[in-house]
Amino acid sequence: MKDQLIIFDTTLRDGEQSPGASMTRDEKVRIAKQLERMRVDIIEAGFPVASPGDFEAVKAVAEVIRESTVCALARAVEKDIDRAAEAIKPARRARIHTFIATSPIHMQHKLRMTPEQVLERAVAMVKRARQYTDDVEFSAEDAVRSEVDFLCRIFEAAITAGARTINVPDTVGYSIPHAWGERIRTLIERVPNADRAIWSTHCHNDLGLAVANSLSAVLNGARQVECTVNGLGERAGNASLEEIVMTVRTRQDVFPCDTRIDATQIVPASRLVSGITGFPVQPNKAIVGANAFAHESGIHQDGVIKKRETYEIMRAEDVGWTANRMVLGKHSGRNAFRQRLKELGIEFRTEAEINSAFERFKELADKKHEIFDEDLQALVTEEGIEQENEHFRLVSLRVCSETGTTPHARVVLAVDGSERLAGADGSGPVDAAFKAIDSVVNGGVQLQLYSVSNITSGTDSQGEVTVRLEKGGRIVNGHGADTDIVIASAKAYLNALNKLVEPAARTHPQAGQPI
Ligand SMILES: CC(=O)SCCNC(=O)CCNC(=O)[C@H](O)C(C)(C)COP(=O)(O)OP(=O)(O)OC[C@H]1O[C@@H](n2cnc3c(N)ncnc32)[C@H](O)[C@@H]1OP(=O)(O)O
Ligand SMILES: CC(C)C(=O)C(=O)O
Ligand SMILES: [Mg+2]
Repeated sequence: MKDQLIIFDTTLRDGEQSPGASMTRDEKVRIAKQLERMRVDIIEAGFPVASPGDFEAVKAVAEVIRESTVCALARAVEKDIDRAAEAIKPARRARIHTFIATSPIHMQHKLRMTPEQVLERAVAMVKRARQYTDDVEFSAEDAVRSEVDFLCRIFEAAITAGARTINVPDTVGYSIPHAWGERIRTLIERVPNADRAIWSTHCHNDLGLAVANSLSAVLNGARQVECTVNGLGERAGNASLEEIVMTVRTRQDVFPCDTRIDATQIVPASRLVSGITGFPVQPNKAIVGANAFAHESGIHQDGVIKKRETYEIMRAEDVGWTANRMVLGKHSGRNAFRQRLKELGIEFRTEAEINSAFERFKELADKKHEIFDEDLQALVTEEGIEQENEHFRLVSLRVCSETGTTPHARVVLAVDGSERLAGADGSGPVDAAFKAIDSVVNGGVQLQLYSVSNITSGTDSQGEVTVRLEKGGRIVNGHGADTDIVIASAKAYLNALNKLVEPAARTHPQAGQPI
């Protein structure tokens, strides 16, 4: 019988640390439900001390998740542990994850603590966390640049103090696979009470090696991997959940363990996270990229027609790509709509929400011949966006753009109930539309990123636009989708502006000041 490899998903915590990826409480709950559907073992829902919004989000996740363990992060600080404990109180299975840095550079320059003080603090905080739950995880931040002797001492002490999981992070993505595997093996061999804990790894992708390093750790004794959907996370991201899960599953000849993950939920999870955060998935991304199972060249197509396995090591449907992707159109009814959403793992709380989404679906079906799953995902994300906050709403937009003339936009916005009209010229239709909106909103924002991608193929496809705005150090992402990309752009811009207006609902600590 093979060991279980525990999947610890930190999309809602480390993933949220990507600039612009902050999520609302409801968005976190939607993602958490999808993670549970995917049978993730542990969901790290957030860092409750970071902000009241994140506390509420972790609590809301703890209230609804029944099968997965819900975990909250805490520094090795009393108030962090107490806040984490309070947030996860409603959970059926609750974990506190406490951490402190152990590398000389972090201890000396960041914490300004001696190694002895760090060790003492770690022990005291693990003990404090154990007063709230039996399930306590301890991480040595920047373990990659820590001295092995010190790591052995602090891990032994943390286990004695009650930590059940010992996490070894490559916080800065510095390691390489053989060295990381060796480090895990050395720690497990040298820590005297190592057998009383599950060994875990948490790798960052600064050199593009997060998955390779995590898998090397697994081959050397780690039985928990910390990862995120689409590899989202601080800087270059974390190890990608889908790549870890599918490598271990596909190479059962090599790995002495397997996960409990329902891999058919991987693509829906990827789409949901991408839709909510606005971080598009690159087409050639393993497992979840649009081209991951596409064959273009003749020799490959010929091979696949004769025997699929000639060029495919996994089956697309096993990771959630659906074979029959076009299911709905303008003649479809409410039941088919509801059924397809259910299959995609999208749930509505009330009949009113379904009705409103159905109305939008019909509007879209009038403009667009075929409605694909991706359109439905975008539609539901938009639905959530509109219900969340609508300080500024697009009433109408008219843009004139002609060869040899300066594009001009005329916009009507509803601002807190009353309509405001403005016009502006721009270097292109999108620029003109944003300038017209700016003249109403007067937000003083900096545009940091503007990206358009087509949701499906074809010229009648919806364009999905992501806009990243910065104001006073705060960064937010806005999303919009429409068959007209200028309208999609205006919607995305307004979505971002609305996020800046209504900070309380955001979970990210930087979400504080009004626009
Ligand atoms: C590797 C990781 O991913 S770690 C997680 C990173 N995530 C985040 O930081 C997001 C959430 N963070 C926040 O909201 C804030 O940083 C808070 C609420 C945690 C702390 O805010 P502030 O009290 O204003 O402190 P600030 O962020 O400026 O500095 C961090 C402080 O925590 C200390 N600290 C950092 N890590 C730890 C730790 N693991 N255990 C104990 N203390 C720590 C630092 O030394 C510093 O202490 P100082 O104020 O005495 O100099
Ligand atoms: C909190 C810890 C585990 C972390 O995110 C890191 O070290 O990267
Ligand atoms: Mg991390």
